[in-house]
Amino acid sequence: MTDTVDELNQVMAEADCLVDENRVHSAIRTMAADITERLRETNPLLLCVMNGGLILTGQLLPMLKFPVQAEYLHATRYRQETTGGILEWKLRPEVDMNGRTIIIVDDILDEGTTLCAIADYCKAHGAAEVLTAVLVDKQHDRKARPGLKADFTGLTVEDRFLFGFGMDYKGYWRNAPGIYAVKGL
Ligand SMILES: O=P(O)(O)OC[C@H]1O[C@H](OP(=O)(O)OP(=O)(O)O)[C@H](O)[C@@H]1O
Ligand SMILES: Nc1nc2[nH]cnc2c(=O)[nH]1
Repeated sequence: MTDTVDELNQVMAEADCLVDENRVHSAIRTMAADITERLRETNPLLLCVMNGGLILTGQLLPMLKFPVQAEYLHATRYRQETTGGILEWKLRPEVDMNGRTIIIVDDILDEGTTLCAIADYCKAHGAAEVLTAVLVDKQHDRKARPGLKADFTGLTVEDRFLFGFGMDYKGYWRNAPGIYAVKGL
């Protein structure tokens, strides 16, 4: 256990801070204003993608100036790794989506496999409209569909392995108060 904590402290000490806390908060405020303008009349259902979407959802929700129904789901494909595999649904949303406007909230759109699968699930369960919101869009040409973008994006970040603000390193450091890149990754 001490070894684990030492390694995790070392990872943070050596990491590059790509976006500091102030810039992250400012990006979330802008997202909240954009989402409010777009969705305030639609009675949307917000779906937080656990675990990574937890922090963004928690910060975004109090900034949305209209009634929001918030639920969650859990889908994962990276587990403790730095590359993604098959998407595993750990908890599917049970809420009725029929005819609803859905906004899916997650920490990162990397290849986009996760968000596409969740959006497809919502459409297959009767959602009238599915929108997506992510704190970070990672810049590279490996997207699940060419040109794939979220409807609301906080920040665009270089192609490194990231942690902080919901994103984990081996299950830890989701609490890091900024967007960090692991040394060498
Ligand atoms: O765009 P993609 O390449 O599909 O990757 C993005 C997904 O990866 C992370 O989840 P992860 O699988 O690590 O699960 P977690 O949220 O529980 O950490 C992140 O929270 C996104 O949901
Ligand atoms: N923690 C973390 N999870 C991810 N899921 C997809 N890309 C990333 C990333 O860069 N960091």
